[in-house]
Amino acid sequence: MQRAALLMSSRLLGRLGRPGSRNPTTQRAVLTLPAACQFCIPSHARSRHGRTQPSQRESFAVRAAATDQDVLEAEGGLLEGQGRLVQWYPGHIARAERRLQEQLSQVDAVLEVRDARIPLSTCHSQIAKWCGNKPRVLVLNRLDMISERDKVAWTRHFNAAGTHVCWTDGVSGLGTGQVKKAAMEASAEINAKRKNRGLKPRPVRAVVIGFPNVGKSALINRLLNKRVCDSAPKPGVTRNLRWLRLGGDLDLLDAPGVIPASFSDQLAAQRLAMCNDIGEASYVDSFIAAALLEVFRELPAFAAINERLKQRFSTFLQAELSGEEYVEGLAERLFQGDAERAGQRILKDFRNLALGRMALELPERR
Ligand SMILES: Nc1nc2c(ncn2[C@@H]2O[C@H](COP(=O)(O)OP(=O)(O)OP(=O)(O)O)[C@@H](O)[C@H]2O)c(=O)[nH]1
Repeated sequence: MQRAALLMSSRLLGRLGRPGSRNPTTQRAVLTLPAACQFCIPSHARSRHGRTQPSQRESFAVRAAATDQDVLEAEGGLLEGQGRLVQWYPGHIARAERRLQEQLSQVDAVLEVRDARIPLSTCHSQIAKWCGNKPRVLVLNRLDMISERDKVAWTRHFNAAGTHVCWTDGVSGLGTGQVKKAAMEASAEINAKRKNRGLKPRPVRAVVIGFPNVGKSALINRLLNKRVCDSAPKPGVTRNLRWLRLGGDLDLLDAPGVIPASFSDQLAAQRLAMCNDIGEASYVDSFIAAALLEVFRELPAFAAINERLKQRFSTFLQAELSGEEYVEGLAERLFQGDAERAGQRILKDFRNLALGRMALELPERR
């Protein structure tokens, strides 16, 4: 990833602008966001209540960078671009976050869902703070979208950090039984305490929380074995919080996707865009596609991915060609010079697995 980071700085970021700045072409906001993983914080770095120490919090803190103006605008949730307002921190998310925090006091356990392709970039810096010392279950969804090798690498990584991971496929339902079991186990002491006090057991209450489009609703539908939540291939479908009962022993709180109010890690923000985990109004497809191509170069499976690029677009991503040049070349050949359409095609192929199953983040390559 380091080479990608360098290339990004020298090539793409040159055009995208620095974190917190504007894309010079579109004047859209450049997204940035944190990419550290709270589940990987060594236990000695946590306080008794599961919160991180100030120095750790500092490094995970969500920060808008660059200009004060952007920070101000970001906190207002709106950025101006191309003569109109581009919403990247939509009002419904701000509202939902407030309601979510109100509801959290009633919750026994937290099911934190992340995208298995980008387990670090879909780590929300505030979740640990909101949830305090409530038991948390880490769910890595979209298992079908990564390779077995990626899964093994991440499992080893999380195991080393003492974190048990539930792997799920929200479409086929694979792994959802394990999630239910983990939630029940994590909250078992709730009913043990009630029993000690002579109270009747009650259903365990768990909230399902995570970035937009990571598959929370699909997972809930699978846990309930019926379609109770709207689930669609775009971020921001779930808009309201609601409680759902799972067979009498587990209540689930379905929450809209949450995103930080401001961002600090440019590469992580781009990965969210690559994986469609953030509203498409927030980014420019051609730039994100070019960035994706640079990420491909750093992956162990690059040779196989490059073969697929050749099959799909008749050209290899050669060493001397930047991602941006590849997109531009594709635009010339197939899309009458329209780089946006070329970018959309590459992103679509990646998201539909036409370029293969892969995680964009690997533990040893951050
Ligand atoms: N391939 C694959 N697709 C999935 C998986 N889980 C969910 N999806 C699809 O991804 C899209 C988004 O899933 P949702 O369940 O709506 O995501 P969400 O996290 O609830 O999204 P928000 O409502 O934006 O918070 C849907 O089209 C799902 O069918 C998965 O494990 N694998």
